[in-house]
Amino acid sequence: DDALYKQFGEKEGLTKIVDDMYDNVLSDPRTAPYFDNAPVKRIKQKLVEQICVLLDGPCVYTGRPMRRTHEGQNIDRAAFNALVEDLQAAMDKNGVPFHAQNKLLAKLAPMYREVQDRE
Ligand code: HEM
Repeated sequence: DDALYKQFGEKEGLTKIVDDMYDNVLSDPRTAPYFDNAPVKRIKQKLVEQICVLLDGPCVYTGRPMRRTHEGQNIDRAAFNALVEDLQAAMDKNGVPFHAQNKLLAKLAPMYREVQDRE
């Protein structure tokens, strides 16, 4: 069911959370350099779709595969953890219940395997 999606405020709430997350990511010295020249508007749209799917919301992900999108970017554990912290701050700011936050984080954690790339 879509109870979790509802706890994120559905499409409107999720869009606000992703906007706030990217404000954090772009002002965080640990993550900002990765996004020089990146198409932030597109990334935000695709990320809303993807998180919506993870929350069992009524969405379809239309972006590129995670591994291909992130390969060659030197994303390591520190960068990944920093981005997750920036997401947590955005969820806090928007009043997402702690229990609901943890459910999303548990689904994102295994995605490290697909975005990490030290080559
Ligand atoms: C679970 C964690 C992550 C998820 C779910 C995620 C998701 C996404 C999505 C959906 C896109 C857009 C794909 C498309 O254009 O079709 C994207 C692009 C991108 N992501 Fe991530 N990402 C994650 C972690 C990270 C991390 C840790 C970094 C760096 C600190 C990062 C940097 C980027 C950059 C720079 C792009 C733009 C690539 C390009 O278009 O050239 N991502 N990500």
